[in-house]
Amino acid sequence: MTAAIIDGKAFAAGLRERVAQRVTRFAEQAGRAPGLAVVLVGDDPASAVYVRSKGKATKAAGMGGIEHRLPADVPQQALLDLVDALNADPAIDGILVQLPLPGHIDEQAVTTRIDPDKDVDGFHPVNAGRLAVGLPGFVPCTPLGCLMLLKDQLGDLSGLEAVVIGRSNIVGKPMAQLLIAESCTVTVAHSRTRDLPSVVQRADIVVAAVGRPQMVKAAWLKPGATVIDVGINRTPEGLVGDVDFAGALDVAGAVTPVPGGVGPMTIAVLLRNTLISAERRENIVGEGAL
Ligand SMILES: NC(=O)C1=CN([C@@H]2O[C@H](COP(=O)(O)OP(=O)(O)OC[C@H]3O[C@@H](n4cnc5c(N)ncnc54)[C@H](OP(=O)(O)O)[C@@H]3O)[C@@H](O)[C@H]2O)C=CC1
Ligand SMILES: Nc1nc(=O)c2c([nH]1)NC[C@@H]1CN(c3ccc(C(=O)N[C@@H](CCC(=O)O)C(=O)O)cc3)C=[N+]21
Repeated sequence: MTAAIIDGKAFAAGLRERVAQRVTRFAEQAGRAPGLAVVLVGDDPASAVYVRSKGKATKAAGMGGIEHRLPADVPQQALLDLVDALNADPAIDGILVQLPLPGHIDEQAVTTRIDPDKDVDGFHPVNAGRLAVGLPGFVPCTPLGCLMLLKDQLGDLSGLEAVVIGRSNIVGKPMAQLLIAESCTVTVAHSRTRDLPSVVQRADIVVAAVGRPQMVKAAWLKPGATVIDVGINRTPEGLVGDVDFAGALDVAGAVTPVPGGVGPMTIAVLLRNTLISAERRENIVGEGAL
């Protein structure tokens, strides 16, 4: 079998286009563009790359992007003060503080300081709670992007066996919540899971969000499974995911590549969340599907 390659880059481009159209309508009605503030602490090169591509995509979608760069040794209080100022700024609809933060800063304290209604990352406990109980709120961009690709590929997901590998607050846990809401039978695996290969074997849907290059082997997969690779691993051979992509092509039904799979979706969903935040804050009913 040769698996379909899920083109996340193309899907993301379409989503960004739909967002841009609604941004135009928003700006006409509100008299301003949606505004996204991105805060980068320190000079981690990978983070700088993401922040730059977020900035480019924000402007291409017709939104206002404001970037705040703080030195790696910035006191936590100064970062909290900046978040307070952004919370109070009416021109800002979305706030993203790039993670990870330097070790002396408490990430929970920072994400909890962001106004939940500007929390376009969906990391605030209020938004995690809303997702868990099925209330509207912001859903983390990466898992929501994964779900969009899955639904585009498979249609109705109800009754499917889904295995999420990884239980982080930003990917694994919200991914599991979204799949539960789609009526999948969900298993969450992690570093203490016994016999991961046999857990993965039963999955119709595998989402790998671990951060270990090519750890998911083709032999673990159920033939025909849909495989979503969230991993971003920089190796001497280049950027690779958490899945043995070449091997998976022979067994899976469909698989996302790295790069060009989930990564571009994360940025497109960030723009979508920012637009929705702006529409909510201005009481504007968006027209046109996203
Ligand atoms: N494409 C994109 O847009 C994004 C990509 N990423 C990438 O996704 C990956 C995961 O990110 P994130 O969730 O933040 O990572 P974390 O490091 O926060 O979480 C990793 C998870 O993997 C689990 N794990 C570690 N080793 C194993 C193992 N041997 N077997 C099974 N599970 C294991 C951990 O288990 P335990 O809890 O027991 O420690 C943990 O739950 C990274 O490569 C990251 O770069 C992240 C965000 C966005
Ligand atoms: N507050 C916060 N929100 C985040 O959403 C967030 C974060 N912090 N910290 C880091 C992770 C990681 N992340 C990615 C975004 C885009 C790509 C992406 O576009 N990847 C391209 C490749 C780009 C490259 O070459 O590195 C691709 O997969 O095709 C990857 C990873 C967002 N994250």
